Amino acid sequence: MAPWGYEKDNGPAHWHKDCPIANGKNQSPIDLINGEVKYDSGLKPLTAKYVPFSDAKFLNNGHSVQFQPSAGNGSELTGGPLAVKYNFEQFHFHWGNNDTEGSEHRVDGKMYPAELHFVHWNSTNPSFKDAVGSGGPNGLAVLGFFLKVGAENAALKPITDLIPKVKDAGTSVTVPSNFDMQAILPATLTDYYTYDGSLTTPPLAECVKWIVFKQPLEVSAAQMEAFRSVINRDGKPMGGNYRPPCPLHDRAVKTSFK
Ligand SMILES: CCCCCOc1ccc(S(N)(=O)=O)cc1
Ligand SMILES: [Zn+2]
Repeated sequence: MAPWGYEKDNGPAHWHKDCPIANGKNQSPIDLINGEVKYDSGLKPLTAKYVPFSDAKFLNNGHSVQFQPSAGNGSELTGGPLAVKYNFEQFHFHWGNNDTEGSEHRVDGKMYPAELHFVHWNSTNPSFKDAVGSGGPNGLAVLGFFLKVGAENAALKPITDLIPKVKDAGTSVTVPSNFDMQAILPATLTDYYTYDGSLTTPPLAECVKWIVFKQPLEVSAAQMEAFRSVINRDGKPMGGNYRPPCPLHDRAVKTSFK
């Protein structure tokens, strides 16, 4: 099979051939249906401590654009539904070719124009790859933020300004060391949905504690257009790099908010 992608001949409907877990019972993304979620008063706020990076790359890997510091940079996530400390690995985006589509998770069936994923791995593992293969839903913790079109996002501007430099698949640039990743996050990481799920791209491992924030982040129309200029491995616009929602089966979605 051609390498996986989001086109007719290699998109999500094909992925089960190489990754049979695609039809598993703990797959992501899902549609977050407010009438079916359950408030959990035990869910505390999350704490993300992101330290400045000495050498980080921003890259086009053919199916997303991704910010990736060198391993072991000391940025950590704790709290919320997490029992232990998780190390930051990378963040990346999923988006559409117009403002009516693009996010992976949905809220009562509504899609946002894009979704930002901050990927972290359980620090009781020796590496990210080991955490992916560790079995069970505590290998990774991924923070999901919906993006909607509005005011310019000053914290993401250093990243969206780099997009023209990684227009083609397989390209990367060094990110200026004064980039402040912490500034992307809302001041308090409070209102979120959380559930046990999977990677939303192959290998689709069911190793993720998903934490999806209720409050979208805003980006300007120009910042959205920057994403839509990115080209994938087949030389086509990368927009549409989102997996449709998967069945919930007998999973519960908990919320930290009423
Ligand atoms: C063992 C190598 C795994 C490489 C793939 O890693 C991923 C894939 C998807 C996501 S996502 N869209 O679910 O946040 C996060 C990380
Ligand atoms: Zn993702």
